[in-house]
Amino acid sequence: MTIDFSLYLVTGRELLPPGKEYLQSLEEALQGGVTVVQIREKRSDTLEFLEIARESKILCAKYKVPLIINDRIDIALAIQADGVHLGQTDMPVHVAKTLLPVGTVIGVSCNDPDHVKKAIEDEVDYIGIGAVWSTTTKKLDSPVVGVRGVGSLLQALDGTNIKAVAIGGLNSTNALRTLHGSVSISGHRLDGIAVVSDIVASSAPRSAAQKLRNILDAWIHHFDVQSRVTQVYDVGTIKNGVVELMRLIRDKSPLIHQITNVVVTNQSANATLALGASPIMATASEEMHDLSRIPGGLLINFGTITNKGGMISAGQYANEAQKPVVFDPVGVGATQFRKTTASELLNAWQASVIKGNAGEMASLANSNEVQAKGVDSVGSGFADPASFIREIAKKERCVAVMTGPTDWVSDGVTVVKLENGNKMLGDITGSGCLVGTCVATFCAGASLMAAAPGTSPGPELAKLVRGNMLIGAVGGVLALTVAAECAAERSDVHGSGTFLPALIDELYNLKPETLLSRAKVQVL
Ligand SMILES: Cc1ncc(COP(=O)(O)OP(=O)(O)O)c(N)n1
Ligand SMILES: Cc1nc(C(=O)O)sc1CCOP(=O)(O)O
Repeated sequence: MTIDFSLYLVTGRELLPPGKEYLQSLEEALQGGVTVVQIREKRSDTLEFLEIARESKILCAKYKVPLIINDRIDIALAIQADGVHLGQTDMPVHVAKTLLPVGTVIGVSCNDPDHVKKAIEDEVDYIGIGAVWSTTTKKLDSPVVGVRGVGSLLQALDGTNIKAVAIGGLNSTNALRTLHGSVSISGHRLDGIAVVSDIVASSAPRSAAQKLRNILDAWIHHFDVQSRVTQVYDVGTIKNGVVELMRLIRDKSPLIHQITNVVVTNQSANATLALGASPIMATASEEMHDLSRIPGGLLINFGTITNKGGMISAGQYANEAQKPVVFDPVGVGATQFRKTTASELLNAWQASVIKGNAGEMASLANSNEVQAKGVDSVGSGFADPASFIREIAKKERCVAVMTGPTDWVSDGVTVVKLENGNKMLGDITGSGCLVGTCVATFCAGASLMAAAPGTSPGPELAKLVRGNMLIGAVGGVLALTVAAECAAERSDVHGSGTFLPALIDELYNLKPETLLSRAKVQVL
């Protein structure tokens, strides 16, 4: 039997809102676009479970939706269910197969690679990967997998016909983030999402299901189209795109919300102003929602981590508003706290761009090839930086920027090599942070450009960010590095103390012609 796993409802009668009758709720959910139903009865005795399963089956049949039974082979047999879902401590799959009619769909719960390996050996039909987010519906025995943990489990399914759904804490706010962020490096995507409370606890289950349905339809269509089309860039397109963004930023002055570290706050705000944009250095959680409604971009630089809650909510609201989120994991390799926080943040929201030096990017990728000392990278860098940056961009599902004597930018397909800059950038504090600010400013420009009247809206429901983040990221790097070259050549610059204000001046006075003539860009 072929099942459409895209919107998988797992029931939970204990979560029904007051006054909502179970079968009424189930029917409304089916009308809202649920494609498969699992009956999960953790508190009922056998007779009650059997009765509920029978009634549910009749309703599901009316909507031609398959029915799966959680845990209980006997109930599945009794009502001739389409399938069973088994946990790691339930009846082993090979035993269940001897009891169930041939063709009965079998799904198992997985939250680590060994579970997936065993599911493949057992030739199951689908796996439920969870818990992806925290949930109050069930007491969890294992830590949450997190969106970024799903991809490697999906990749293990490459070459099989086994389907996969994500479960645990899924709702209409995080569904898109989950679908997008969980795609494996090999391009394996989820087949669907499994949901309990977002539908069952709703007093309007039809519209709760419909909301999820719309997100799924838009995203699956967008993903399938995207995976067939790969945008090819040339140097001219990139340089012209950057210059267009430069002009637009000066014209529209987007708001660049920066949660950044105490060392660089002032110079970051000045660099933003010099580019023609408008900085706001707000950190309180309470103001994140309001700020997300203003067109522009968000920079999260965790050089001094003081308000993790603010960083989490700012990124989540920005994803919702389809605004760029630029993440600068300053010194991420320096402490375990930073590593854990980076992982928490990257699971909480989808970064549009991640920017770091070689040591920081190595740490994010769990690579030992490059070491870090505090916030600085040490050694000669990666043997093959182009492949490294392409892979990390693919893995994190965003644009990746690696700064250093040569800067690298990739969207996971195209790799751009940039060779501007001056060694004096290494003599001032926070030059990397300034790159982050410039990247956020140019990405905000790209976002505004995509929202401009006359530009095609495209499948907007399927996107966590609007605009061309690759060109935005290249623009930010070029603006700062070309300005640094101009500043270093000035006769009034005598050392790092005079270099910094000169750098801000050169950003302020940077002309498109200067950028175009100086930019050393290669597309690999
Ligand atoms: C689709 C899906 N995935 C995972 C589970 C969890 O099942 P299990 O591990 O058996 O835990 P309980 O549901 O029995 O608490 C599921 N039910 N559905
Ligand atoms: C039934 C179940 N299984 C999980 C797992 O991790 O295997 S999480 C979960 C509960 C999911 O409920 P909600 O959508 O309300 O968060």
